Amino acid sequence: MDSYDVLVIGSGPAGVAAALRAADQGARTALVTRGAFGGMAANDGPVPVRTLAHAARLLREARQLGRYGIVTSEPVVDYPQLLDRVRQVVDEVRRRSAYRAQIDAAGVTVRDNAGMLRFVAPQVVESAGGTRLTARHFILCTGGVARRLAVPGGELAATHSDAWSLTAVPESMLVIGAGATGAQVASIFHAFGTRVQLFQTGPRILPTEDEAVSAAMAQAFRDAGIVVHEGLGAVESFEQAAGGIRMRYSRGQAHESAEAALAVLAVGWRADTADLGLDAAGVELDARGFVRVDAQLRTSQPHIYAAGDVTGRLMLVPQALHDGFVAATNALGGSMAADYSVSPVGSFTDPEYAQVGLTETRARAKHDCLVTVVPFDATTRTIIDGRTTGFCKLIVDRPSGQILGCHIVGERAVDIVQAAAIAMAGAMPVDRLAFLPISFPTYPGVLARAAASATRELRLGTDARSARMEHYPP
Ligand SMILES: Cc1cc2nc3c(=O)[nH]c(=O)nc-3n(C[C@H](O)[C@H](O)[C@H](O)COP(=O)(O)OP(=O)(O)OC[C@H]3O[C@@H](n4cnc5c(N)ncnc54)[C@H](O)[C@@H]3O)c2cc1C
Ligand SMILES: NC(=O)c1ccc[n+]([C@@H]2O[C@H](COP(=O)([O-])OP(=O)(O)OC[C@H]3O[C@@H](n4cnc5c(N)ncnc54)[C@H](O)[C@@H]3O)[C@@H](O)[C@H]2O)c1
Repeated sequence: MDSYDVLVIGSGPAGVAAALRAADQGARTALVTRGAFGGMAANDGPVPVRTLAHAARLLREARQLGRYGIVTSEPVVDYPQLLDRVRQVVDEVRRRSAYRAQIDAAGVTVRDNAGMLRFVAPQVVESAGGTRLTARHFILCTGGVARRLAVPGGELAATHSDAWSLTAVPESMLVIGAGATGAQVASIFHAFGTRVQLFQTGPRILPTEDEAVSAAMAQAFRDAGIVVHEGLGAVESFEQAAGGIRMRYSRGQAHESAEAALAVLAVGWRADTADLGLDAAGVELDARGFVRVDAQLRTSQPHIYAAGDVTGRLMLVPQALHDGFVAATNALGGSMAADYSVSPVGSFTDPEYAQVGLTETRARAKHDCLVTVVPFDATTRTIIDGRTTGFCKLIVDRPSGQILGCHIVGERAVDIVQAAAIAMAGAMPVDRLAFLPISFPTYPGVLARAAASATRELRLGTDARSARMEHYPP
């Protein structure tokens, strides 16, 4: 039986960061994963979905050509060819940028495509083929899987992963769940020409975003032709229909139905622990079924740590990388706490949306704050590019001038919000941000403009300078 200091299970971002950190500390480390190196992040989630989103972006850029005097015919999506490109990208990311070279150079033993690993004792795991491995410390980085709905016919509904086996763009689609995944699937396939209906329980799509972001995104989707159903009651069933699939659902007291070629579930993410043998390991789950960890990412078993989506905290790649680093540091005697205090979040829809920090509602509940909103039709670059839909909302603590939150809808929102996140992480007061000479004309100009407005209103810095910044922003 092979024996290691640290055995990392799962090779998504959490697993690769954990393995690299463990090996960097001199530990004899193995990284064992069920499928391909890179995990869901590289093979099924952000990388391939972002590639589809890039194709959607190219289409919307192409549709602007006539406006700029460039004459072409209407672009058409060749879906099989697009999937070829997705596969190329996934392959290249796996080879070049998913830390593979560093992992190998650090001397980590990598076993990919090893099948499901499961604990047979607290210090022993067994692969599907019967190979047993033992280690002093384990780090669980097994991620999650799409939640399904336990309703009659629920198995007829697809998930985002089924996009990779489609042979053509579906004529019509029901997307159930309007969080980050559902909004992205709806936006991408709408751009490809699918007639999309998007269904969300509760009053608004993107319920974890600022309310103004949810409202603006719902409006933009509707303006584009996506049918947005908010206030869905419960999905009752799915059944086969002549044109594909029929979903029956409730809304208030009413029972309604909708049909499309395909129904895609995007109703959340659950931990992938079912076959991991956590009982044999003595590892406890929390009430939601995720692995319970403390601030240092230690599970209920002192020699087993967990990192990334399997812990059910912030389910994003940068946080998974951070978790992996923290878990491996602590497994080998460190005492770092996982820190998500500044965590930008965003998604590659049309238009994009992004956030960092507190929403306006949460900020107002605790702070005396100033909120400035700059519309995208009031800055130079957005006008040049014909991308005037959206806004940048900046929330500032009045007494200290500290930035509490930033919420953006519009072109390049995800990129712009990174600048706000860096300012927040560096505790940069809003007037310092306003006085940074951000290049002209760029998309972050909208953030600079919001910062200048807030600075002027709070009478921070010199009036003359802040007024200049507001009137002549990038
Ligand atoms: C459609 C979609 C789009 C997304 N887009 C973004 C985005 O744009 N930006 C962003 O930051 N985040 C995005 N996310 C979230 C992001 O993908 C996850 O937060 C991230 O992948 C979590 O990394 P992880 O290492 O915890 O797990 P994963 O990436 O899920 O990797 C887990 C690995 O463990 C393996 N495994 C599981 N069980 C076992 C076992 N028993 N034995 C051996 N191996 C096992 C799995 O096969 C897999 O390789 C997206 C998610 C989805 C679903
Ligand atoms: N940054 C990105 O681009 C990106 C993209 C995809 C996923 N992710 C991350 O992955 C994780 C999972 O995202 P997700 O969107 O899959 O899940 P989620 O839990 O964030 O969203 C699921 C949505 O479905 C709704 N819902 C739940 N049950 C429903 C039902 N029966 N009918 C209709 N609506 C229902 C929920 O209210 C919620 O809005 C999140 O942490 C997310 O941040 C990020």
